[in-house]
Amino acid sequence: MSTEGDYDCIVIGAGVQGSFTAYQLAKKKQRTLLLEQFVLPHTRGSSHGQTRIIRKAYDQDYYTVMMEECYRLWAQLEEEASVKLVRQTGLLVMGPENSLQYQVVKNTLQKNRVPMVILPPEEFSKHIPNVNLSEGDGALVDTTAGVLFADRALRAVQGQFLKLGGIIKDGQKVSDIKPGALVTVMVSGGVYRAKNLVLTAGSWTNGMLSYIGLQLPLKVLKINVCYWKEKVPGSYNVQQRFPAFLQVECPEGKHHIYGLPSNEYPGLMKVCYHTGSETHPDMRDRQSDRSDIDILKRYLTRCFPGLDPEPAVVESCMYTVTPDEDFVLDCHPIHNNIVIGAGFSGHGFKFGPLIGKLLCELSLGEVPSYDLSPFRIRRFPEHLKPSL
Ligand SMILES: Cc1cc2nc3c(=O)[nH]c(=O)nc-3n(C[C@H](O)[C@H](O)[C@H](O)COP(=O)(O)OP(=O)(O)OC[C@H]3O[C@@H](n4cnc5c(N)ncnc54)[C@H](O)[C@@H]3O)c2cc1C
Ligand SMILES: O=C(O)[C@@H]1CCCCN1
Repeated sequence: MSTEGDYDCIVIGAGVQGSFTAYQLAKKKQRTLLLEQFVLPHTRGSSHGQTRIIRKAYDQDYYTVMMEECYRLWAQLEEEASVKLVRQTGLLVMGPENSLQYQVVKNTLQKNRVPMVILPPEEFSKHIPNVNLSEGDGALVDTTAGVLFADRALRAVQGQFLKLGGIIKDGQKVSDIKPGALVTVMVSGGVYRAKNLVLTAGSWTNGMLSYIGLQLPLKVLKINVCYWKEKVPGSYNVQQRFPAFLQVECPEGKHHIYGLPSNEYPGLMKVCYHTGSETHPDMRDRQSDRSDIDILKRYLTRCFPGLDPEPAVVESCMYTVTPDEDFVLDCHPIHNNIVIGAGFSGHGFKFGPLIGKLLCELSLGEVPSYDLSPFRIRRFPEHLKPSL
């Protein structure tokens, strides 16, 4: 077994969160190694695919407030890497006017003075053709929102990290971690040591945490990423300025339904259900539950009459979900040179640049730029005691 040189920091997992963390560390002159189990780029985790939603429309103020800086950081990366990563399309939010869900999003936007437009039902179809607003639903558009070009963003941030002198080793699966003043990380055929470790292993987080005496209440869900054919090509197209959308409540299912304008596959619009069935991350393709697709078919038949209600393409992705759907951004409760970023619960991509900054701050022992109390590990006390 060879022993390779020491680093200031090792980051495990080159998804969006690990890649931005490594980039921030390299910016702060830390000698940083980014380790990834699969050969890059890959489609086995949570960060692949061409698009994600970026938005300020959130239930909680703290996410809306954090997004302010995220937009700036995305623009900064666009400039540094000379690449377009964000396309402003707006996000149409629909839900029963009197429901808590809809009202909370509306209030958060208003309170935080986020530019938005409320669409009264009688004017809805003038602004949003080809969509049937449900009886009793309210509709608003978060005009700051849009589409993030996800694969391109990952390539850009990894490229900038390499330019700063960072090292990426892909195809290297971490098989053990030994905590200490120097953390030791084992991969097949090698050992790496560093003063600090950041763990951003996505759906594999609990597997990694088992090496260091910790388990978090994380559920791994397989998401069926469905693309639906436009009956008239272009009717829900990004070029026609069709927005992304979020249906916060509807009779077809308990969870949100969301969509992005057709873009990556010409003539196909991405519409998904915000939950899926549990899986082990290595067994994703054996999970074959498609009950979410039935919910989507019924919803689209009713509300998106311009789409063929049979998915033309179904891809897979994974969510790693905490019980409250808030992230985990914290130091290990005993080994404080190990930082954990996990549980992004299907909404973490847009925060990537800021998550990177915050995990870097935690790793360097700096005071984090935001109040991280919603993201602490000790909000799950029952999970801390037995495993430590
Ligand atoms: C269908 C879908 C739609 C989504 N939509 C949105 C959206 O619209 N907007 C939004 O903001 N977010 C969205 N998200 C969420 C967002 O994509 C995720 O929160 C984010 O990608 C999580 O990134 P990550 O880096 O934590 O995980 P990952 O991308 O999975 O990265 C973790 C990495 O760690 C590696 N790893 C694990 N174990 C090891 C090991 N032993 N050794 C070495 N490497 C290892 C993995 O291979 C992987 O590459 C969506 C997610 C999905 C699945
Ligand atoms: O993070 C987002 O913006 C979307 C919203 C709907 C569910 C999936 N994630």
